[in-house]
Amino acid sequence: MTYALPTPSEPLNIGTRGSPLALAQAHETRARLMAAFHLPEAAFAIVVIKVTGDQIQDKALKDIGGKGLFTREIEDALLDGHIDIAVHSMKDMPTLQPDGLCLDTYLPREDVRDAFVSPLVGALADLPQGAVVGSSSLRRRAQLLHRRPDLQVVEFRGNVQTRMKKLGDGVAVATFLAMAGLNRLGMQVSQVAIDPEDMLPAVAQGAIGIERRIGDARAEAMLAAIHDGPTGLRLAAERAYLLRLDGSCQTPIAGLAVIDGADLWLRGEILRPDGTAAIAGDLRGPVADGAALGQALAAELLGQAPADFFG
Ligand SMILES: NCc1[nH]cc(CCC(=O)O)c1CC(=O)O
Repeated sequence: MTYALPTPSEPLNIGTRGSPLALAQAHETRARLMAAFHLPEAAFAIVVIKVTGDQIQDKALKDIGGKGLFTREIEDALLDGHIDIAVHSMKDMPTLQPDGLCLDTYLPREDVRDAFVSPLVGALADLPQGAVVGSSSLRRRAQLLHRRPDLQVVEFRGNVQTRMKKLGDGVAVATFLAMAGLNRLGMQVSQVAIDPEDMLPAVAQGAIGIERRIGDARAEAMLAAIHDGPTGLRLAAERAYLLRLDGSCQTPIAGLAVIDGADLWLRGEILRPDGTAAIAGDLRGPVADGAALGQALAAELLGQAPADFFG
């Protein structure tokens, strides 16, 4: 298929949310495309799209509709041609895309770990008995309560600055963020990375994915040039695992695949929302069989879960 590279008068329109992290991810995507095709910045336009999820800051995500709230408006803009590609945090993406769209390009993955952030306490293990910590993530909440039932977890939303202010105001002694977000923003907030053995990250944490219209030859060819193969193999396993678990915002699910020589090593954990039970497991298989590995691990964990497990 033939296509013409973008020019200042026919730019490639890059759609993104307006948060500082989303903008950093869109800028990284543009920089990689500029380098791969020796194009000037003016051959790209970064188009900020307002999404419902960003405009509602005072409610828990699970109460206002979950993951789709951050993607629906962006996918509509792709479908109607307002933008040509959309840059996403893969952690926030539903496992299936609408008809006509394709999400198969990944940038090299950042640090996958969660960060423990506290102005007062040095590390997760040092939290005093009964400490109040802030998190709006069902997964982190369930994982924390499973290992430390004494902790009190309070709702914490908003950007990094908002959360740091809440910590300064004494609303909680610690909070949790993705290392990837802090690294991409170049932020230092006394973060300490948590070993995945202690807190297994969310599926796709630290990965940026780029979505496009099926049949757009220009976008397809350009994205192929910046795709990171190893990240794609890892995400294939993690997303197949999530899909088989029917993961939604309501379900505490963790999962992480790493490449180990010729193998993919996939770990998973599912939890009761209140942390009173957790089921964990892991599987190894050839790197190219990620999707089968993901489905198999999900089936294994589901097979151990009682009917009422997800509450
Ligand atoms: N759910 C919000 C979200 N989506 C992606 C990231 C961080 C970056 C990433 O994991 O790629 C975050 C914030 C956080 O968990 O601290």
